[in-house]
Amino acid sequence: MKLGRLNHVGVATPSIEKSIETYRTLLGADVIGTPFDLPAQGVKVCFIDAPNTQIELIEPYDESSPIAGFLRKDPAGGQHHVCFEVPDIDQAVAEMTANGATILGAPRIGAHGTPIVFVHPRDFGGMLVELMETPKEDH
Ligand SMILES: CC[C@@H](C(=O)O)C(=O)SCCNC(=O)CCNC(=O)[C@H](O)C(C)(C)COP(=O)(O)OP(=O)(O)OC[C@H]1O[C@@H](n2cnc3c(N)ncnc32)[C@H](O)[C@@H]1OP(=O)(O)O
Ligand SMILES: [Co+2]
Repeated sequence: MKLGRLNHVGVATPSIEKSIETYRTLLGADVIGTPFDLPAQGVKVCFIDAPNTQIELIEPYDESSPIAGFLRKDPAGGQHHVCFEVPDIDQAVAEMTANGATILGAPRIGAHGTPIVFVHPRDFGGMLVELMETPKEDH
């Protein structure tokens, strides 16, 4: 497996609108598009642009969302995951599983339209890692 770019840092928030305002006011950040729902992932999403990566603001879509569980422990939200690109998600899952990692579920389509999968935080010293297949146009 070959580790790719840091695609985004996921940040859990109880209010995407308030977080956008914070990133705009304090950092002069640009928002990419407008917030959108991804019910299959249990989240509402919006991306903040940075020169070398993106911040993925994620708000619970409903109470069964993994972000709802995260906010129950930390109501103000905070850094939730980091997302690295990989060239081939199935190969990454096979190799990481063979090397003892715990992959959380099967690959599904993420916010960038390519397959994603999550690796349990215990495999990375308490950091939840998302792997995302690099979009074909970026290869
Ligand atoms: C926008 C779509 C998509 C994209 O395209 O980018 C996304 O990013 S969606 C993002 C939201 N989706 C997910 O997070 C899916 C993967 N997450 C999970 O499967 C679960 O949240 C989890 C990581 C397995 C935890 O769920 P669960 O076991 O039910 O929660 P607990 O509260 O019991 O936690 C167990 C254990 O793990 C620690 N934990 C939980 N969340 C995180 C986290 N984000 N970062 C680091 N550690 C985390 C938690 O503290 C517990 O630790 P211990 O107490 O030490 O056991
Ligand atoms: Co993500």
